[in-house]
Amino acid sequence: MITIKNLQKTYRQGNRIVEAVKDVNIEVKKGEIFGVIGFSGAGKSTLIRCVNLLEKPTSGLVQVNGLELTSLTEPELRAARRKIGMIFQHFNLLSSSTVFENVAAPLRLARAPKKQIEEKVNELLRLVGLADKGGSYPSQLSGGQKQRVAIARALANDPEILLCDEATSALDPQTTDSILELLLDINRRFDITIMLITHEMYVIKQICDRVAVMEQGAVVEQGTVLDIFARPQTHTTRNFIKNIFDIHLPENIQRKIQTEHVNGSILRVSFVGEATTEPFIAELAIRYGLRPNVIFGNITQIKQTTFGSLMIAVNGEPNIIQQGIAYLQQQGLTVEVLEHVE
Ligand SMILES: Nc1ncnc2c1ncn2[C@@H]1O[C@H](COP(=O)(O)OP(=O)(O)OP(=O)(O)O)[C@@H](O)[C@H]1O
Repeated sequence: MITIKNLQKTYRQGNRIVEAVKDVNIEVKKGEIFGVIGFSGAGKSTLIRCVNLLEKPTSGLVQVNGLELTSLTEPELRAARRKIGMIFQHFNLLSSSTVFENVAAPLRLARAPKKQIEEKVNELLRLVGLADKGGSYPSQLSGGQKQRVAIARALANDPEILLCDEATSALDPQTTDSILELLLDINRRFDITIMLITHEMYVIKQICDRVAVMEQGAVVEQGTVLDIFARPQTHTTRNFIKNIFDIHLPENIQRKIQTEHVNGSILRVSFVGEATTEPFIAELAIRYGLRPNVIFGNITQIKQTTFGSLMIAVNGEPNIIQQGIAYLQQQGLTVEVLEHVE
């Protein structure tokens, strides 16, 4: 659906060259919600703006639905862009136009007949829950309502792709949730592919299927959201996850373990959905005599799937602990040895 290949974007700032996007490769599949996360300056905005050529890549390829955007003429690009909607952090509405006119603008540009415009705009306003606001001006709306107008406008030409540039960053947590629900609903109802950028792992966890983590212009890690939570590979990813789901051993527990001279290992056992129906903690004790002790646990929803993580101290000989770990893995659990204590 969206193929980004060896994408580079460099800017010149005086006599300094800024490599905003460095050799990025991403494939977004039809109907999925793909998130790009990174700290400020990581290159996310530049990357997403290259997808509809609001920014022209320095080199590399951007293909949408098999069309190579970088090779299109201006009129061809305009036509291709109609199939790519976009929403922004600060909504970018026309303040002097009514809500109705804001949503109608792309249809007027596409020279749609008046009656069709009226029907389409009303249908879109109903979809985003603003059927009664057509005559209002943006200044009379809350931030969440403004973003709903922007979403309706982005859908006016029935796009196949929706690009979201920090769409919830200016909103409070409750409004963020309602906008994320709306995006998920649109994705499911119309099978629209969504690519979004954010600096919040919460947004990724709520609605994304897959994610790429960016740092200094490069993608340092990408995969399914569940995999990234279960097995984060980089320090940056761990830091993002930590904000909403603590995967580290809390310091007080760490001190306790060190002073109590546990003889064994601290394991982090992660599970997705109903990974196992076995009472695996009891089995560690009965089968292997490992005397497991649950020291910390955490459970969260990732999109519609439960994701959990338990930290368990097990006492025993290293080879028996290894057998216990193999047993847990056979149950479909992910096991990470956080610490060996002797
Ligand atoms: N038009 C431009 N001219 C020069 N440098 C730019 C331009 N746009 C972006 N940059 C630089 O490119 C780098 C990446 O910026 P970008 O805005 O893509 O990052 P970001 O991850 O979206 O960060 P933020 O969330 O703060 O917008 C930064 O170092 C930025 O200063």
